[in-house]
Amino acid sequence: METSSTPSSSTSLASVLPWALFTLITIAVSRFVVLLASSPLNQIPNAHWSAPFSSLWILYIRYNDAETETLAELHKRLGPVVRLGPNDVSIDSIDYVKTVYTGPFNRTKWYNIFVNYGVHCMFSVIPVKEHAMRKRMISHVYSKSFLQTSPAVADQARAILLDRLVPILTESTAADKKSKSVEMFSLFQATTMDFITAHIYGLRNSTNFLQNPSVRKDWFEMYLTRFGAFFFMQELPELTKFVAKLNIFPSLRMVTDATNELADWNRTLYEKTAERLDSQLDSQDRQSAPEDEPTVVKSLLASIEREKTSHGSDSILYNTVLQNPMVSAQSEVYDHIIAGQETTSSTLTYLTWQLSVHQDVQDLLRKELLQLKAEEDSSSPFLPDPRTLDGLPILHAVIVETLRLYAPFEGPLPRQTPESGCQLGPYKLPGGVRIAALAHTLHRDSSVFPDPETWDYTRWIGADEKEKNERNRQFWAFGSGGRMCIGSHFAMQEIKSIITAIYSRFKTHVIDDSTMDNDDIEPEMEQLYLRFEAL
Ligand code: HEM
Repeated sequence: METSSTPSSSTSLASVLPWALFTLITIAVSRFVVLLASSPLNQIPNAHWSAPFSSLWILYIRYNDAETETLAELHKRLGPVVRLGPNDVSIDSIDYVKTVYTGPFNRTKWYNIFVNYGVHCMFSVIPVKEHAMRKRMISHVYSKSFLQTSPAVADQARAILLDRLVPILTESTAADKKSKSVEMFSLFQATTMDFITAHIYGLRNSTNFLQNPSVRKDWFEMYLTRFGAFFFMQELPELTKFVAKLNIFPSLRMVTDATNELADWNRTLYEKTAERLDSQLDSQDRQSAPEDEPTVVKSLLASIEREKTSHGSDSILYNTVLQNPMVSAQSEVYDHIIAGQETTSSTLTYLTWQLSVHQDVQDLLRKELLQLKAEEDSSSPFLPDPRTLDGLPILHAVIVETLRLYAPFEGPLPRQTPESGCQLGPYKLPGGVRIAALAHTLHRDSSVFPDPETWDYTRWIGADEKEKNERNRQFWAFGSGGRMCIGSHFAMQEIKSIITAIYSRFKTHVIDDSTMDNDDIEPEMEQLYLRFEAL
């Protein structure tokens, strides 16, 4: 029997092979071309000539941290829907925002950077029902009515503002420190960290970053270490995981180390709180000062226990939260700390900057605050009730205008079209398309916000009702729909208290704002030096 090829059969194989290869390539290319030509996204204007068949261009833009300004320019030129890649679309229209963010459009794995200790929290979890249940478990302690009436929240604010922040600012005005300026981003980062950790863990077990600048500096350095890796973790997660496993890049090792250290830091705060709650239960000693109440942890653990008792293994949270209550709670509250402090401190920095640049607005705001002080016949240090502060129009307007122009989450917030697809105006999109809107462009729509690059608080109080409603509808600093920010009321109340504590006692003047007009709203860029003058 002949087992080897004869010269004639190998010749024929050699002559057939190139043809087979050619046919295969032709089939693959024509299939690619047919797919390209038949994609429903073809109707949408392309951001770049390569967008229909490659994501390389948009990845390059994202890598260079240039997505926000690039999208702003593209939407101006190409309209409210723009194709960024084969399966990637950007929108800039409040009606389309409504369709996407209040409809059945899930978050994507892009949010996995918010997974802590290897388990999901509300921010990162994808399924809609599971998310809604997690949110219900804690939304009460972040509601406006709860925050405005909670004795714990009120006492924590008094302790942080009157015992820590105001003395630091007063000291900076001392005669021998006349020329001394205060770096505001770092100060606000400390203030907001103290606020959010006090709400979560109670004052006794929370941070005291305001009075410990070196501790906060170390924390912040660790936090910033992670920033450089976000692009890779969000846009190329599988590759990043693989490369991290190889353990050959020192910068990735640093990111992993910083992530672990920050996670340990939070675990320590959590464990101290849990221990205290246990010992209170054991000793039947439920009495503690209101400010030491660990409101969020206590409420979350109680909700988990209730869900366990009422639904047990039938609960949709059984395999996740109920099986791992402690680590789930740690992951959840850690996320609130991260989501809550940088956003709020950035807003406060931009707001005090604008108030220092616009001394006339600062004077008007102060007048509004001092009017309240004059009406109060209290001998205790001035810090009005949050409900009273909530009714002050100028205070509210300056904050909202700052959130409009300097939205901390100004970039795209990605979602995925549902399996059944969706209709956006003239465009029919299939399922599985990445789609996102961004506050930056919505907040610069000149038909709603005339002269949009100008910080002008009067657009929130001077306008007629119709204009005001339109502006409120377009305001997207906290997002919208089921995934809207859970901490929006906390942030607003906190910012109002901090601004009141400052501007009812001091005038502020710019000493150095050279990095502030940088378009990039990122913590490492924001450095603002102000001088405080006591009233
Ligand atoms: C000025 C301050 C703040 C701004 C501008 C802000 C902005 C936002 C935005 C835009 C989202 C929606 C993200 C998306 O749709 O993908 C969000 C979600 C969230 N924020 Fe905030 N935030 C602020 C303060 C806070 C605070 C103080 C907390 C503390 C609890 C917090 C916790 C969260 C959480 C847990 C989510 C996820 C909500 C969910 O998935 O349902 N934020 N925030």
